[in-house]
Amino acid sequence: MLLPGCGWKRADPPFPVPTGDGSGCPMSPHVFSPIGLRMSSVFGKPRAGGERPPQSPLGECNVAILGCRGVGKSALTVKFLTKRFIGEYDPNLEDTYTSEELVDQQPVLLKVMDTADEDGPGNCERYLGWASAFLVVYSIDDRRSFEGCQRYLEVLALHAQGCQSRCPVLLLGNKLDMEEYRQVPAAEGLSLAHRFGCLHYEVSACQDFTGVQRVFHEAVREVRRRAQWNLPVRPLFITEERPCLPVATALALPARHGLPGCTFNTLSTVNYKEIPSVAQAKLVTVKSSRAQSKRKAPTLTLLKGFKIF
Ligand SMILES: Nc1nc2c(ncn2[C@@H]2O[C@H](COP(=O)(O)OP(=O)(O)OP(=O)(O)O)[C@@H](O)[C@H]2O)c(=O)[nH]1
Repeated sequence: MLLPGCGWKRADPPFPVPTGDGSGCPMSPHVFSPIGLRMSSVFGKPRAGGERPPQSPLGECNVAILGCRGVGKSALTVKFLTKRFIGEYDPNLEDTYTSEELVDQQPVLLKVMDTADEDGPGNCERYLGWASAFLVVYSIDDRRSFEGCQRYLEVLALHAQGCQSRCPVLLLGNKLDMEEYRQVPAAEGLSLAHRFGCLHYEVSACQDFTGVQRVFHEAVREVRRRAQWNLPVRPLFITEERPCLPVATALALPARHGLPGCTFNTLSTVNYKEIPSVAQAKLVTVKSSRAQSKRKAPTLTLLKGFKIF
C-alpha cells in the first residue's frame, strides 16, 4: 500500500491496520496500529546504499521530540494532536504519531516521534536517521533539563557534520505557565538557540494550544524552506580547527566535558546513511482535520493509557 506522500511501498503488517474513522466520530479517532517494531521499516528506514527513502519534501515531515525526562515531550505531542493536556503517562513508551495537517494551505503528513531516552541521547540513532526536523525541549522551571538539552543539541550538531543537507532544530522551553518557578531565563534559551543555529520558542503544553501548534507548523515550514532552497553542503563552523569526535565518542564523554573544543553556530543536516536501529515504537495514526478552517472537536481516545483532562 502506498501511503499518501510517502512515495514508497509500505510493508503490509501481519494484521489489518485500521485506517479510517469507522466510529462515525466527527474527527477521525486516534487509531492504534500495533505495528510496533515495524515502524522503522515502514517510514524512515534508509534503503540499502544509504539513500533516504523517497519522500516528498513538501508532503511529509518527520519530527522527533527530544529532551530530558519530564520536560513535557508527551504532553506537547498530545497537546498538538488533540488540543488536550495529558496529566498522567507512561514515561517508558515511545510512540510515533501521524497526523494529516494543513500548514500554509498545503497538506503535510506530519509524523511525530515522542522519544523516551532514559539517560540522555545515548541511543539516538533511531531518530537521527529518521527525522527531518527536531524539537529539543527543556522545562523553563528546571535548569538541569536545560543543561540536558544542550547535550542533545551537541549530538545533533555532531551528527550533522559531513552530511548532505540541513535538518532544522527548534529549541523549546516548555512549562511557560510555571513562570514563578522559572530557572532558565528566556534570554539564555535564545542564546543557546543562536549558538546552535536553532529557532527558539517558549510554550506551555497545559495552556497554550496555539503556541504549541505554531512550533510544530514552524518545523514543517523550516523543512519546506530548506527543501526549496536545496541548500548546498556547507561545513559546520567551528571556532577551532580541531576535528570533532564522532557522535559515539562524544557520547562516551562525561556530560561536563561537553564538546571537544567545538562551538557550533549552525546545524547541518542529518546524514541519512545510517540505518536507524529498531525503533521501540508503535505507529499510531492520528487523522486530523485540525488545520481545516472549520475545526471539528476531536474525539477523545486514550493514548498510552493516559488520562486526558
Ligand atoms: N505545569 C506544566 N506541567 C507540564 C507541562 N507539560 C508537561 N507537564 C507535566 O510534566 C510532567 C512530565 O510530562 P511528560 O509529557 O510526560 O514529559 P516527557 O518529557 O514526555 O517525560 P518522559 O516521558 O519521562 O520522557 C507531567 O506531570 C506533565 O503533566 C506544562 O506545560 N506545564
